[in-house]
Amino acid sequence: MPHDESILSPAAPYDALLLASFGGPDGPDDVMPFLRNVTAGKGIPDERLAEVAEHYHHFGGASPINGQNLALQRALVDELTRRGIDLPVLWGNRNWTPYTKDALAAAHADGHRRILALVTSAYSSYSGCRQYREDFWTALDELEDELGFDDEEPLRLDKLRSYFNHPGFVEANTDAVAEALGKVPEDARVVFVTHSIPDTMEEASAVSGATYSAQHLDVAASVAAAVGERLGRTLEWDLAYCSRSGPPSQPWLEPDVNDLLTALAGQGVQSVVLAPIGFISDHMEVVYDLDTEALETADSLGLTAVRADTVGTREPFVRGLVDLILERAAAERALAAGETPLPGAAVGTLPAWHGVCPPGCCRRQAGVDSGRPAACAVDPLR
Ligand SMILES: CC1=C(CCC(=O)O)c2cc3nc(cc4[nH]c(cc5[nH]c(cc1n2)c(C)c5CCC(=O)O)c(CCC(=O)O)c4C)C(CCC(=O)O)=C3C
Ligand SMILES: [Fe+2]
Repeated sequence: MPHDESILSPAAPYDALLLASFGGPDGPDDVMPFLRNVTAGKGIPDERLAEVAEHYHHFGGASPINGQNLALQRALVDELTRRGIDLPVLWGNRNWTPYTKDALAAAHADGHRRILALVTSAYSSYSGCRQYREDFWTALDELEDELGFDDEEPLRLDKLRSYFNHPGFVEANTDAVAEALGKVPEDARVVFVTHSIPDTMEEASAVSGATYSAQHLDVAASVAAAVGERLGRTLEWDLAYCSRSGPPSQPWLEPDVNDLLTALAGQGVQSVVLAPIGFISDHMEVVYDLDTEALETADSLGLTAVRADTVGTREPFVRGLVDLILERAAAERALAAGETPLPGAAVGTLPAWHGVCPPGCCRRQAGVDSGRPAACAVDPLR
């Protein structure tokens, strides 16, 4: 009998996974070139850039994000191996080496043709969805020119759905918040934190179903309910934002975490847990904007504050990611067979997110074409 791998692998039709991330500097000399990559054409004021460069230099000029992605890559390989799934895991970034395009070129050279991308942003917005997909498109387009893809078997890239409401992500955050609450007095308030985005980007994220902030509120409610059940009490919580950039004239999502801490202290709150549900690892936004700035703010207000872990390589998170890979693979096989895929796993009030982006999904600004096609979409031009 002929050996047919597509029947044997639960990850089929995929033959490789691409861990797609933001990237960060590896040393002081990388900081400014990295920041120029990130902010090209974004209208970020020079003063803000200089300030952010200082955050990196405060930590020796290297971002922790690259080491964290390597750890996640290893954890994914371990979990796949444990389950007997043969799926190589590649790693590529948008803004620093190793770049996505180089990872895809290496995958192509190794004979991979159907790649599934796992983006290190859990939520859906321009920053966490379309911006990655635009860069995927550019990388694939350049590679096609350079390598001349075989028309019979072009390199095809799909993107795993936004996984903010996947049970594994919620469970890992629940564990982390419950652990952090064990370190502070019983009446501590939970402040969930995520990256701020411009109001215009928030509005544009609505096209995908629920806005970026609504996605976070749903996760926060799920986590607070699960932790409350575990500890046998009702939690009081808020959602706050960090890492605002852009000109002061441009409105971004609020309240800023520092302002919220000030307000809470004014209301007599004495202790808080900062729960960074918007980030999957302890990268610069977490170690600087939360551990350095926000914890200092709390200290100056006399608040007892503890920062909960990000999901990192926690077992429920990594297990959930592998479940998601298999869910998507099964859905692709069903579609190819003319069948209807099973609905994806999700907790909270929102449905499982789409795996293929609908027209208009996650634009920087609603109704405004960025002028760049985006991969992993129903229509790359919309
Ligand atoms: C929603 C969101 C996430 C969370 C989802 C996710 O995790 O992906 C995120 C993650 C990250 N953001 C990061 C770094 C930066 N983000 C910047 C700028 C911006 N981020 C934005 C949004 C987001 N960003 C936006 C709307 C801008 C303004 C420019 C624009 O409109 O696009 C700038 C420019 C300087 C500044 O203005 O701060 C830097 C240096 C790093 C790497 C950290 C490290 O090195 O450890 C990570 C993981
Ligand atoms: Fe999208």
